[in-house]
Amino acid sequence: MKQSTLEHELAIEQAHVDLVYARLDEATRSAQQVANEGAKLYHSERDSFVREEDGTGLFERDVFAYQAAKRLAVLDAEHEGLVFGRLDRTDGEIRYVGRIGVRDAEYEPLVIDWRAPAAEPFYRATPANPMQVVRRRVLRCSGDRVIGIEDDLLDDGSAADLVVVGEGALMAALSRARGPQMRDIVATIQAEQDDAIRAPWQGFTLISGGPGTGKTVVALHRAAFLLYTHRRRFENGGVLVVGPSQVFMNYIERVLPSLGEDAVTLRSVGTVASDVVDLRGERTDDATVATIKGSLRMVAVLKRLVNEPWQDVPLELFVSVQGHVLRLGAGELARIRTDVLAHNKLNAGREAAERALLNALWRKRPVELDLERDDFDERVADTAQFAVFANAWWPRVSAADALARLASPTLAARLSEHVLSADEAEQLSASYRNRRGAHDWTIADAALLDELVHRLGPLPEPEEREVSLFLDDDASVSELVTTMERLETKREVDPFATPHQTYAHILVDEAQDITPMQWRMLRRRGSSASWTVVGDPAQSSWPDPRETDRALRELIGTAPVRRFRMSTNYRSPAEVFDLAAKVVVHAYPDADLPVAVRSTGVLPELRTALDGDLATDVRSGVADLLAAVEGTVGVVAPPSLLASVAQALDETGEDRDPRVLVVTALQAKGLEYDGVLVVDPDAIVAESAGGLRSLYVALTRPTQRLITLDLGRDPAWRKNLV
Ligand SMILES: Nc1ncnc2c1ncn2[C@@H]1O[C@H](COP(=O)(O)OP(=O)(O)OP(=O)(O)O)[C@@H](O)[C@H]1O
Repeated sequence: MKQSTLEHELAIEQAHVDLVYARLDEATRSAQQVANEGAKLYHSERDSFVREEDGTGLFERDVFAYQAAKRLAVLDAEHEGLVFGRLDRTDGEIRYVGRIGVRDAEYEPLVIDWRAPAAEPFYRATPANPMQVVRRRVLRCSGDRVIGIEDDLLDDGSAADLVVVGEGALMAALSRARGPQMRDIVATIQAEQDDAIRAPWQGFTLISGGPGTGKTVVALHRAAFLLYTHRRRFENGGVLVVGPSQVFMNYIERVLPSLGEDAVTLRSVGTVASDVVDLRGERTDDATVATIKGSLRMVAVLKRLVNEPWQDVPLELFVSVQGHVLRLGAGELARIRTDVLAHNKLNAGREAAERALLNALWRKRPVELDLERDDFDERVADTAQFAVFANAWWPRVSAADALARLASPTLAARLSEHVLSADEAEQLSASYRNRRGAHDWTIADAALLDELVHRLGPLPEPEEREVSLFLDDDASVSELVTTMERLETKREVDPFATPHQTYAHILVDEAQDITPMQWRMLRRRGSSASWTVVGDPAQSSWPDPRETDRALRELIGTAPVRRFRMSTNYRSPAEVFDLAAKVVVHAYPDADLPVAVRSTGVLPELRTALDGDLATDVRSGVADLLAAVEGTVGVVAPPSLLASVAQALDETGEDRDPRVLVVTALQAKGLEYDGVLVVDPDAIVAESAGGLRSLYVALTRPTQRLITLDLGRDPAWRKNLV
């Protein structure tokens, strides 16, 4: 390829890109003018029909371009090129494809939005089915500068004098070094991915496929597609994207803004419930406890916890009315409690509980008591005995306070009877005793807290929570607020209102790791949502992938389901993936193994730290990877070695290279690094509930190079390689 030909082609494309940016500038200016002069146009000359027409005309002509200009502001902040594709068609028409659509002043398209039907051939045309496309050209832009061109010729017969430049956009994109954040793939979406992206919005869209097949990136492009095609539905109703961890959310957070979309809520699964509970950390439980907390068996335990009377609950109620003492005993109180809870959530049931107590006391009044029902209620409710009793017997309870009660080993054992084993109950309880503060919840706790909010009902607004029995803090002035007054001033509570934020579409990534309890939490946020669910059971960290599969099937119920399978691994070179695949088929013979699209000719290196000097071997492994790749290096270690591996890299006296990250296999979920060092694979297997499947996750993270580092002479995982 002569340099001058490339330069010539770049100049042609630059001229078009310049035209697009000039049009957007112009639209922004005239839109500002409309805003500035709007008052004059529409108000001062209200009676002038002609002026009003002028104003409307000006606005309508530019509104399309103005909207595009507004979205360009988001793209500018992301430094992404607006135009990235060109189609030359058999009929001579040229179409440019971009992140957003732009029309000129005559409504002629200068760029078509990649999500519009007219852009479909850009992704779907193949030499076998060229869809009237002769040449597909991918433009690499940096902001408004065209810096590269990659062409595919789809229809040789009609190519005539079209120039073809570059080696193919996909391979060029895949060989580029990875940065700390995921990039969009809008210029190189492949046909099978495009099918899933453009699938109808209704029901459940299930996207499966092995590691590196683009499931995450496809799902994110689908969110952008849904917002484009049904903007009113999804922008108003909200789109929620759920991923496994905060690190993962940070990794993917740029993709949607780079597609011009910023109206999507991104949440890690540990913070989905932050709309109803105060969640500040993202601690993980050890594998056994996480398994207990994620299991559906916890529903029964939490149900019992909600019905369990609060500590020191009074066993009897005595009230005196006109010198008569009325009493309700433990049995009667328990019956009332069960009855009220059958129709009310605890936190919303206080009023009903007090009424039920009054009813029961009324039935017990002596015949000689000379009071009408209303007077009776008022007198009883006004007694300090009744008010103090009601507060102690039916307190409003926060989900956090309720869950923290499981720290008591005896209570945990009693509430788990016939549901968890004695050992499981003790491990569960210990996890709450070992918390480091009131807000120290784990990712698995978030779903349990959410379940409790659902069962207890939300607490009243904070100012109500602080209503004290006494108006004055000074105990010597015991001015009572009567129960009746309290009930009268109580805010109307809609018993059916849901405290959860709900969404019109929920997109769940790494769905194979969503525990049954977490599915329940997600479902509360999408009672009438459509769903995109993305996952790979072979990468599950859950001991029994079938249990979470069952939970998903229950969620789907009878809703329509569409399935898409991604078959090509775009991340790892064939040499790396072959090794990882051998490991996983031992643990999971049904694993869906994709075909790696690239090969580097470099085999993974299997090293052994023979003298037990972990630190030196970790440092040299990382140094070798840093020298071999341009982008990031991930060190994947078992949880028990994480701190010592990080220390080994930090104690060299020099600052750690910012390209290097140290993570567990769980934290590496969904992420990728150019070079990966997997430390002590056997321990990764032993310390995760997913076993070999977790090692498979670690081994499938590299985009270029893989080194493994065993600590013993006879590593068990390598037996799977023969
Ligand atoms: N059509 C494409 N063009 C360019 N890059 C692509 C394409 N499809 C996928 N990729 C790249 O392949 C890599 C893997 O994609 P992604 O993380 O979405 O895969 P995944 O299936 O979610 O993987 P995992 O199951 O391991 O989480 C990413 O770097 C992504 O940008």
